[in-house]
Amino acid sequence: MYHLLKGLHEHLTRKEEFSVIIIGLDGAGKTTLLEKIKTLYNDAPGLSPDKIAPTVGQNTGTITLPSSILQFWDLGGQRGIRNIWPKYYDDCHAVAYVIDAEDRERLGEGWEVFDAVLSAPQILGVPLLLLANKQDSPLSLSVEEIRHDYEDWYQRKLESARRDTRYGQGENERMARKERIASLEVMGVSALEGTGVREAVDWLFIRVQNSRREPQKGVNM
Ligand SMILES: Nc1nc2c(ncn2[C@@H]2O[C@H](COP(=O)(O)OP(=O)(O)OP(=O)(O)O)[C@@H](O)[C@H]2O)c(=O)[nH]1
Ligand SMILES: [Mg+2]
Repeated sequence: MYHLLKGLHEHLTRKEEFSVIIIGLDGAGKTTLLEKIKTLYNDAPGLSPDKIAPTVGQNTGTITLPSSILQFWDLGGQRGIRNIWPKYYDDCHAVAYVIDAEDRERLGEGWEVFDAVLSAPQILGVPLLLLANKQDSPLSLSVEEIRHDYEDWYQRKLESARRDTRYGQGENERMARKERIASLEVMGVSALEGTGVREAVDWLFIRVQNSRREPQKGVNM
């Protein structure tokens, strides 16, 4: 009887673990976001923004929610280290792509990189959240403006692709990408001040539960 009850208790209190990768250009604010998430959800606060240096490699952080554990992987965004991102694609349950909504000069570069993420085959079925960071700055583009900027960028890319026959996309790939863009969730956040961060974590939490990918393992808490 004891073992039966213990087994039932373990089953009922089992928490599933999900991995979320945080990617985007260098300086977008990924580490600041990760540390803010830790501060908001954990007893021990994360690093303060003045202690954060550019990431060479990865940082991780774990938060425990009522029914799940989310493990975040903040991956360095400098050009030379972006090629590590795909190594995390097979095992992640959601992707948060952070864009610096204040840095208009680098939006094009940000979209170029985002576009490669959006069409990476390993994560086509994985929830993808676009975070327009630095909303505390009066210079930042709003969520709507960010969405339009990406759509404009994408249209321009399609037009130049039509002219350049070397660049071609199969019909399936084009449809998959179209669907992904249509269903793309864009949220505004300020990693510095924490605005919108809980909403973003809630979205990720809900979407990983419904994701087609299996959780990593059960952990009894
Ligand atoms: N105003 C404002 N500044 C921010 C915000 N988030 C990050 N920053 C600043 O942007 C700069 C870069 O932040 P990081 O968190 O180091 O950026 P990162 O994306 O981790 O960069 P890499 O590690 O190089 O990939 C720092 O000066 C941050 O203080 C924000 O929400 N608002
Ligand atoms: Mg960083």
